[in-house]
Amino acid sequence: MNEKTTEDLEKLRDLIDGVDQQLLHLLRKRLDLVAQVGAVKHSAGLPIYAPQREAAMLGKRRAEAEAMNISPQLIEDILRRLMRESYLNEKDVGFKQVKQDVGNVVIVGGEGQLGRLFGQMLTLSGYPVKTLDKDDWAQADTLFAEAGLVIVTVPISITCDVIRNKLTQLPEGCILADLTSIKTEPMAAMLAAHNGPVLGMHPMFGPDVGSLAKQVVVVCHGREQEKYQWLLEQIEIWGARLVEAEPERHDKAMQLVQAMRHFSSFVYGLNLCKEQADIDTLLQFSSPIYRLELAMVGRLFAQSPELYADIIFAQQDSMEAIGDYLENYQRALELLKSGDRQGFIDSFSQVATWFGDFAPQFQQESRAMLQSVNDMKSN
Ligand SMILES: C=C(O[C@@H]1C=C(C(=O)O)C=C[C@H]1O)C(=O)O
Repeated sequence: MNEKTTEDLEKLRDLIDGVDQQLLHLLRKRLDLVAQVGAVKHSAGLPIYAPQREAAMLGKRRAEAEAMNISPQLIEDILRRLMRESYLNEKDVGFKQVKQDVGNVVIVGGEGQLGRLFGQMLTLSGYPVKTLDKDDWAQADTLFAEAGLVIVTVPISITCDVIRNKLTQLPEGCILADLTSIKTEPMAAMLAAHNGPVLGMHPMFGPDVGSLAKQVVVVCHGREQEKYQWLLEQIEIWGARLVEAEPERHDKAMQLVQAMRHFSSFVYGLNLCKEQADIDTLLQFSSPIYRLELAMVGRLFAQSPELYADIIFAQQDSMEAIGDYLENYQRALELLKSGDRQGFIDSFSQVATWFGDFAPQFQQESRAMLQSVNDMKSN
């Protein structure tokens, strides 16, 4: 580089640094304003997450961006990232308490990760939370005597036994709820163990979410909905979306969404391990999509093997879904083995037709994800 180029670059880079610093000041200003909105909403009992306001705001900023010859997607990406920050900061002010005087909330399995997350959210909303973990059963009677809500969140393999053996003497009006990722059996066990209000839930997220905004909680109604309606409203205030389902329909979906999905990730990891693949080399040669896939598989193995064993072994019928998958895999492999290229193309087209409008929609969605995977690279 000659001196002139170096000088020109330096000047421009100084100017860019100045603009970035102005951006920081603007960000500080925005965060402070959002904190004020948070405080106003908190005192009015409104959830921080306001989807209509977001949609309207994004629409306006996109149009303004276009008029300024800025990519609308750029401003949308930036604003969405900022809004995520807004939800995270909401924890600083806490949440409105929907119902006063409910008595103690006892979280059975409160030392587990999901138990801790719910304990934290309920505490931030002003409820007196007590945890009961495996070494605390001696105090169970005292804790339960004062309880207005008992939430069971113990490993799936022992959930029904805990309900059947330990939760039969709850006060009459106490709500019995669970967070198990299967619903049919725990619901039946809760309804049999307790005569009062019963509610089944399945939070469709892991304990590392940071905020519940936009996360889904599946709700299975058990008994006396009017008595636990406040809890559902409370969860909505945390920003989550409730999806009602019959336990059987939920469990059927979980065979595909959870058991089969996690099982095939497990086999993917198992295969890499058996093949003694060198992850550094794979990453060097990886396209963003491969990196994303590897990350999704790899993150499985950063978590508890017991948890995944529980999820995969929870339902007998999952075996069938996984068996069907294997069959389809084998049939597809046959196409390859017999060099049936046309057969492959035909089944590909069949699947594409079946996906319909979802295919281009998913392509669009994943483009943004893949681009951010690429952005995260530092070399
Ligand atoms: C700040 C607000 O709350 C949330 C955060 C928003 C943001 O960061 O711009 C927008 C809408 C809400 O989801 C608001 O309602 O204006």
